[in-house]
Formats: sequence, C-alpha cells, structure tokens
Amino acid sequence: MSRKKSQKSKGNSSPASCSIPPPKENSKVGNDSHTNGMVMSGRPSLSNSGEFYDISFKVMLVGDSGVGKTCLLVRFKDGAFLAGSFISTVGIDFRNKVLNVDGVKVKLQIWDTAGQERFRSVTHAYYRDAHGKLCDLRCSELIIWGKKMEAAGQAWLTEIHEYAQKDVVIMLLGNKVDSTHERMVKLEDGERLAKEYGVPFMETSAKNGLNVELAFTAIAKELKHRSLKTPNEPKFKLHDYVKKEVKGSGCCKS
Ligand SMILES: Nc1nc2c(ncn2[C@@H]2O[C@H](COP(=O)(O)OP(=O)(O)OP(=O)(O)O)[C@@H](O)[C@H]2O)c(=O)[nH]1
Repeated sequence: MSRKKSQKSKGNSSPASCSIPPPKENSKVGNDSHTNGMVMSGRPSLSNSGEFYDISFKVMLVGDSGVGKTCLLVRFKDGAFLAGSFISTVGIDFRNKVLNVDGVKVKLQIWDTAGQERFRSVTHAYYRDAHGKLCDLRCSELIIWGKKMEAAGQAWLTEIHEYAQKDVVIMLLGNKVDSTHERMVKLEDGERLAKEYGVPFMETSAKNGLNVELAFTAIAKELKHRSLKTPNEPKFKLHDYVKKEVKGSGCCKS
C-alpha cells in the first residue's frame, strides 16, 4: 500500500470522486444551533475520535504538488515526518485535531488538497460553496508554498483573493526550510509577497517541526477570537502573534 493510501485509511478519508460525499465527521458546532462557529447551546460536541470540542473550523491546505501539505498535516496531527518517496495526494482528504485555545476546545478539520492540476476540479468542488465562493466565515486557508518559487505562491494568493469570502483567514507558509537543496524561496521574498497581500507569513519544516504547531495554533486562535468575542477580551492580532512567536530557521527542533 502506498504511503498516502495507508495514511488516508487511518484518517477520515473521502473518496476522490466527482460526486462529492459530505465529510463523515460532524463539522457542526455545539449541536444544531450555531452562528459563525459560535457555540450557542453551551454543550460541547464529540468528535469521531472521541474528543469533546466546543467550536469547529475548517482549514484548507492548498499549494502546488510536492510542497509538503500532507507532511505538514501529519507533523501537526501525529508529530511525525513522512520521509521516503513522494506519492501525490489523490483528490482530497481531511483529519481533525482538537486544540485548547485559551480554555476553549477548538476542533480544526484540516483538509489536505491534491496539488496536482488534474485534481483541481475535485478539490474545488470541496472547498467552494454553491456560489463558487471559497469556504465561509468558519474557514481558513493555509497556503503552503514550498519549492515552486514566487510565482506559485502568488498564483494561490490571487486565486484565493478571487474566490474567497472576504473574511477568510489566510496564512502563507514557506515549507522545507530545513533543506537548502529543496528550499527555493528566500525569507525576504516570502515576507514581501505576504505583505503585498496583507497576510502573515512564516517559514516551516514538516521535517523538523519548525513553526508547524504555531501555524495551526495561530489560525485556530484567530478563528476562535473572531467567533467568540467576549466583551472585555483584548482584540487578538494575528500578525502580531505570529511575529512574536515565530522561530527563525536557525533554531530548529531536532
Ligand atoms: N526536507 C523536507 N522535505 C519535505 C518537507 N515536507 C515535505 N517534504 C518532502 O516533500 C515531498 C512531498 O511532500 P508531500 O507532503 O507529499 O507534498 P504535497 O504538497 O502533499 O503534494 P501533493 O499531494 O502532490 O499535493 C515528500 O517527499 C516529503 O518527504 C520538509 O519540511 N522538509
């Protein structure tokens, strides 16, 4: 069995098909009554993995084939690196992880899309709504930008700006920072592009774990703060949080 096939059979995989089935895991929040992800009933929900959560969001990983989307997801979910020969994702897959964000249990339903052009219509069908818009308010995008130079990062940002609802949370990641051979995006270029589009940027490595937890946690915090605004809570500033917490590539975990 291929690396990706065996990994998918462990998770909540959905078949790559043009008739799109709904996700198996209940992605709704706090039973039936919710608004923009906010728990209205006050009762936590139970995910398929047996973990309770208060609020749920969808995160899409997009980017060209081979930039490391699956590896980042596996690193975040299981703390492991998928080394070995590269087998492309077919269609789309998702995995869940529940995080504790300031005392609130936030479930991220993370969708790993196929980067290959030939699967684009399948992946689009999953992440665009009936009006062709990308996701909704309870959704965010993580653009993984690996070895394919600036043009690829720019193309994905342009696509998301074209199709996404304006409130979608977007973050740009430059992956494979551990490898001088694979890494082709300079830090300055990533920062410049992110600035141009007004999105946070960080360098990551699925191999050594650099900033992987941070990328998903930052997204979870932003989504949670947007949905659950408590009167006296100071406004969460995603850019400031990332700037404060991000680690440079010289200080990787082993
Ligand atoms: N050195 C290094 N290699 C990585 C890293 N992340 C992924 N890789 C390697 O890059 C290759 C592609 O990784 P995947 O995660 O499968 O790429 P993908 O973006 O999911 O590709 P598609 O499924 O085709 O869209 C694999 O051989 C990985 O081992 C990283 O952070 N550092």
